[in-house]
Amino acid sequence: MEIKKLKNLLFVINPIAGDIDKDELQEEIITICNEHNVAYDIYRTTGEKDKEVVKALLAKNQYDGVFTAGGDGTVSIVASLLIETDTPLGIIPLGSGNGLSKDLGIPQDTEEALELIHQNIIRNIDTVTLNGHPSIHLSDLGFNALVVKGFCEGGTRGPGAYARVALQEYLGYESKVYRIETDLETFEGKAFMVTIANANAFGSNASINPNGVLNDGRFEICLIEPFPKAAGIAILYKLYTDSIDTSVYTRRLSCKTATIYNLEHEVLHIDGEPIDLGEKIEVQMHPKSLKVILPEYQDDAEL
Ligand SMILES: Nc1ncnc2c1ncn2[C@@H]1O[C@H](COP(=O)(O)OP(=O)(O)OP(=O)(O)O)[C@@H](O)[C@H]1O
Repeated sequence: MEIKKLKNLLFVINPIAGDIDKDELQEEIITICNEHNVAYDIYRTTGEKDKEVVKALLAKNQYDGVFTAGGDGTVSIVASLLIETDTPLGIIPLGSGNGLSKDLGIPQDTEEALELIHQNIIRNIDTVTLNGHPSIHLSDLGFNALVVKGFCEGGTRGPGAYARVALQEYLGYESKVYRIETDLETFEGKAFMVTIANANAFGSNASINPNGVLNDGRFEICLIEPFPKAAGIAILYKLYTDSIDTSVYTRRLSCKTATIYNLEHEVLHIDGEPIDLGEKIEVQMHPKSLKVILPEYQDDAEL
């Protein structure tokens, strides 16, 4: 744990995230920074080349921290630029899903999250890479990845749109074959979905890896194995009640490295962004490689 007054901050605001107007938020950020003598820059994302713009701002300025105000997509862009640097990531959760912020115990209430600007602690969390591409939260292959892809390609946002795509895909979905070699064991067989989990729960609150710890130097590969369609409701219930590990259709491989052979070229997403990494996916743990800004009460909580 580190306590350091943050004196110069960058705020990356996604104006459309969560369909919430951000003008008032921007005013509040300015007021708080002025009250606490914090210098600041504000970048409002455009949806085009945001990563390049933030990267250039980071190269030009010596920030003590970067806060995102948006959803998981905005967090993922900024976090990927801060891995293995001394600059911590802060999150003001304002997306339609705010998965990482919930797993980190960051307040979901905006006013409380804004207090992190002047009252905070800094801790390190693990990240993983898939063929060199960083994943901070959850990545997966299979059913959920197909839904994420359909959701990203559709024009509408929000949990309703996600549920519609999931329902459309569910009845016709066939499990795919994977071979997974970890530093400890090997799995080969069919799976409905394969989640590479550094964290616990998706932004929707579905907890795929309830016992995952964000700073234990390990990640989990969480498999949902083929199940009769009628068992779907029970699995969904377990996902939303932190009890998926009790399902007979789940398997968990805890590891530090893994090679996943995506033998049927199933769709993949990394932290919500669909990506094609080919048949062989090398997953590597990077212990404590990202600094995060947390509420003071999270100083020794299990993350
Ligand atoms: N000004 C903008 N106009 C249109 N799209 C934008 C703009 N800024 C960012 N985006 C897009 O917003 C998406 C990221 O949104 P983000 O994840 O932060 O919020 P969300 O979708 O509401 O929440 P979540 O991902 O948690 O569901 C990216 O696809 C990005 O390209």
